[in-house]
Amino acid sequence: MPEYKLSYLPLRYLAEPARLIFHYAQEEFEDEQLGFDEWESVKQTSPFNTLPLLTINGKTQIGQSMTIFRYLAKQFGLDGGTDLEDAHINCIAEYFREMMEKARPFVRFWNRGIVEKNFEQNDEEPEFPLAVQQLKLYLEPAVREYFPVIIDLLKKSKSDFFADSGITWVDFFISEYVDSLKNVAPELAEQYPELLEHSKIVHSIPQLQNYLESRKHTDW
Ligand SMILES: N[C@@H](CCC(=O)N[C@@H](CS)C(=O)NCC(=O)O)C(=O)O
Repeated sequence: MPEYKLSYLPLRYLAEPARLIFHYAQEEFEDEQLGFDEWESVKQTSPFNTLPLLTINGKTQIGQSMTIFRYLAKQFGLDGGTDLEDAHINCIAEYFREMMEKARPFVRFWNRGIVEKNFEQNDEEPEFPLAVQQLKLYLEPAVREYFPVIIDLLKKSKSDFFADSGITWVDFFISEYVDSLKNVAPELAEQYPELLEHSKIVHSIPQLQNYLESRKHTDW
């Protein structure tokens, strides 16, 4: 059995789909969540100076989140039933990631208090007018442009998930983001009931329950 270590921050954002894949597949892994000082030093050793980072058997490193998800999905049978289905879910994932990048200045803004406080939970609400401004500038237009297309794709699937054959890593990827949207912009999230329902279905998978009940709440 390979030894896996997933290094990230005490957030869900770019690491949570990998954590969910591990828990779904019931595979052991080290869930390394780094504080600010450790993060700075680990960054220097990671191939792209970024996190998340997956280390396999203490030496091989995969340093891009989407590649980590795809790699793990392949190992644990969450990459679709056929090569064509794999291509289909990858298109959906790339499209969704495009949206995430457009919305990212808002995510950075939302998490900045946590980063300044060395990753301790930020109990203060972000200053309201600024938060609304960032939401209107980045998150909301991205969601409004991309979510309808994502919903159409979900509706065309023959299963409750994005692939006709059933659950794949892309369901973890998208449902986690939708869950975060519910935390930071509930009124916006409510306008996309199909994705809320999808997220609910993914988060009710039995293999995930122990983890979901015990994980610490973070907005992202
Ligand atoms: N394309 C990369 C982006 C990773 C990324 O930007 N990670 C952030 C943390 S969420 C980071 O490490 N930023 C470097 C920094 O802040 O110095 C991926 O998907 O893994």
